[in-house]
Amino acid sequence: MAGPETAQRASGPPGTSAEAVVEAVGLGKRYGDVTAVREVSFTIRRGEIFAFLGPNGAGKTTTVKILCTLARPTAGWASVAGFDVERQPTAVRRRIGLVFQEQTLDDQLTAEQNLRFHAVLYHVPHSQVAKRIDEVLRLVELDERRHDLVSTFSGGMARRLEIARGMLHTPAVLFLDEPTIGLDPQTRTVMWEDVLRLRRQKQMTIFLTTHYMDEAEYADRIAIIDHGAVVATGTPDELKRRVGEDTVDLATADNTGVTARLAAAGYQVSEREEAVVVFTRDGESHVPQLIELAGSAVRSVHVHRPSLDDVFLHYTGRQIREEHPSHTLPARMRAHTARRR
Ligand SMILES: Nc1ncnc2c1ncn2[C@@H]1O[C@H](COP(=O)(O)OP(=O)(O)OP(=O)(O)O)[C@@H](O)[C@H]1O
Repeated sequence: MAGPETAQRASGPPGTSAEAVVEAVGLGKRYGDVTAVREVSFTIRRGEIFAFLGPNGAGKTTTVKILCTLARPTAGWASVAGFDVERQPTAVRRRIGLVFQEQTLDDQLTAEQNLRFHAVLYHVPHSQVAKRIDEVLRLVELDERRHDLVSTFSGGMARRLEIARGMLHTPAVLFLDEPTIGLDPQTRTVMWEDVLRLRRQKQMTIFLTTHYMDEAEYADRIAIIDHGAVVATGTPDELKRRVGEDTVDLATADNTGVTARLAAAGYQVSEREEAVVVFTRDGESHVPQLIELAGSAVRSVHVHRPSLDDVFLHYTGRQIREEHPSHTLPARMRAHTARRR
């Protein structure tokens, strides 16, 4: 039998983006009569931001707890960084960082003292502690507050310090369970800037749970979880493409003529008061051809893709409870999302 520090199973060629850092196969958890997680399977590759998107009670936290060895599965199997979560929990714990919904910092200690305490718990080599603390505090832009008591921090600063702490021992995977719950939109933006910086600079693998659609948009891939089951997995764009067509709105000087020309070319098209609306898959790729067919009269073009709300509705038959509808998302955050796709 493999020793506790011997990876039992690795998949994908090491050192490539295809390397699986987290694997779950038929994972399940029952609490008495309640099935919190039912036969969930997924793979997370190195460097990915992977989001579990689902409403309260869907089974997100339970899945994270199993992967972090804080709860035992009642069915299936999972590995983190190549180690079996049930048989090699100590090896798994050494390789993960965790940020839970509840704050777990000692607010009577300074930021730096909290980090030093964590460094001892996680056996960060003494010679590296100061360097690592400097680095993670810079990553979350709290280096100037390092000597302040955590009790003087805002909720957002404390959450960011928790992320820094989760990173301190250079984990293979950082788990963020509803990381922005209770934070105001501006603070959520700043926290997301931290997370994206982490990914960019450290190629960190991040497992995120959320019930916010706008937050899930940041993920490379999303698994939609409902009543304990994963009902769909894919990139945000893939999921949107699966549920329906894009619409391309063309505002032109001659909507009637353009509608006729596009229909003759085989497009499904509808003339509205202000624009000609074309229904098509992968709308962006059709724009050059649509403009060419329309002639010189095009004034503006807008491509609309189904939203993650549409995706969630499609797969679950209902809407996720939204505390932060995407129209309240700060402009800076929306711009960032747009740039990534
Ligand atoms: N220790 C427990 N004992 C009994 N039932 C539990 C326990 N933990 C979770 N559950 C139940 O399992 C289901 C999934 O809960 P879980 O906390 O994983 O959901 P979630 O998607 O993370 O939602 P939330 O964000 O509200 O925590 C819920 O029905 C919950 O009541």
